Amino acid sequence: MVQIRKPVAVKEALELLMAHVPAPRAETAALADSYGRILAEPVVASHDVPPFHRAPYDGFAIRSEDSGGAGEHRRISFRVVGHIGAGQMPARELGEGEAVRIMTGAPLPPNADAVVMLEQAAEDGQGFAIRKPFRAWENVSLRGEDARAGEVLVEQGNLIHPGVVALLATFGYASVRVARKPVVGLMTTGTELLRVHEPLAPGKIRDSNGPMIAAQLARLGIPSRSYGFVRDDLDQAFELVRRALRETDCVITTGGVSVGDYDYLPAIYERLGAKVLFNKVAMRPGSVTTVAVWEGKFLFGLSGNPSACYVGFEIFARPALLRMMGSRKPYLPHTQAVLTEDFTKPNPFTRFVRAVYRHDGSRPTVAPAGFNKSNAVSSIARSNALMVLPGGSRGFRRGAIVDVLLPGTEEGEAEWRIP
Ligand SMILES: Nc1nc2c(c(=O)[nH]1)N[C@H]1C(S)=C(S)[C@@H](COP(=O)(O)OP(=O)(O)OC[C@H]3O[C@@H](n4cnc5c(N)ncnc54)[C@H](O)[C@@H]3O)O[C@H]1N2
Ligand code: MOO
Ligand SMILES: [Mg+2]
Repeated sequence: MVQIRKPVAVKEALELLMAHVPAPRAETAALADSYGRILAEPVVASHDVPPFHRAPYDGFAIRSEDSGGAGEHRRISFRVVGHIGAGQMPARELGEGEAVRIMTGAPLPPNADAVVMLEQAAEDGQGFAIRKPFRAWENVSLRGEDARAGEVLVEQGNLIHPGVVALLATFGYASVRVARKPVVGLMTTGTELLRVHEPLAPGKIRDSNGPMIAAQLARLGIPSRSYGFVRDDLDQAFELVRRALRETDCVITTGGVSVGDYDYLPAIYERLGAKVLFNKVAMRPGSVTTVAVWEGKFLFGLSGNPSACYVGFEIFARPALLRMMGSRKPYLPHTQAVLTEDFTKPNPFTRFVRAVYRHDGSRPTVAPAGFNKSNAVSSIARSNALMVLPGGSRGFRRGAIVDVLLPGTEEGEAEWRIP
């Protein structure tokens, strides 16, 4: 008799999983290699930004007090006594009625407090005249207006995206402490599997899960170490899993986790003495997703069915791996959208439907991405989102507001959509 597994709710399974995540480890990365990594230290302003009062326009630096009373019919003239380009320092303070020609980014003379844009100055041989008064600090980029020395600008645990790279460079971080990336061992199981270059043969299919998971890992910036695939043979599969566990920080397998005669992963966990956190989740697809822990390392037993495998990775492996790197935001980006089709078949389990999310008109919408069974591979390719339908006895009607998860943000639009 097959053992009946008790399903745990997705949230409960996630809590159990996240409670077992090992502490992150840090290493140093050169700034040029830091893009896409997770910060293991906060970015702290080592000086004010800008570090000095500077001109935000090409023009003339003046003392605002000298401009009082200027008007269309009462022009005030200034003598130009110097010239400062970006990177140069002002030679001296300004006297009454004096100005220096100044370029964008150049430091203001010590007692200057306003900048007249070139377009606002009526130039003559000696200098220029203005037609309006300037307030103190008008057209000045103030020291520290962007960031103050000592300020924590980005907390550790955040992703280093191009904006963070700019900030690191601003403060002279030639290198930065980042989370060490876990080494993830990847193997697929199944006697039916063929390599990608092999011709189709009776009863066989090509391994799509291996390359797919490697790509899902790559989307998180995590390289994978492929152990290829093994036939459904307990001893062989056990040896390979054990070797992978010794050589990596975490092992992902696909297939062989259900209750079939050739589903050997449960026996492998037992032989290893691994602690199984859960082996049935109240979700569809991916209900067979199993997570075990061996000597502090995770074993993700993802389903062999491609859609279930994909969803199991995104819902469980993704947040665990990101948290292993100290990420503050390990869960999938979440939003809500209007369902544009009826989805009437009720299901007791939470469904993660591969879906197309759009934000065309006034409201974001979502619709299933076609053939949506757990063995589907085509709908994964068509989807850019996972639509979440809570379990229960009811179906969902067109017009309902549903939760949407967005696994990838790198995908662009097919055309420029702005008039
Ligand atoms: N009696 C029961 N049968 C099944 C149950 C159950 O609860 N009771 N669960 C079903 C569900 S749900 C799923 S999902 C699958 C999970 O199966 P396994 O994880 O054990 O995976 P396999 O049996 O090895 O393969 C399932 C399916 O996926 C194909 N596959 C496997 N590996 C790959 C790969 N690398 N690339 C592409 N496709 C792959 C494989 O050929 C099978 O068709 O079990 C149900 N059964
Ligand atoms: O694990 Mo299965 O995918 O629920 O269909
Ligand atoms: Mg099976």
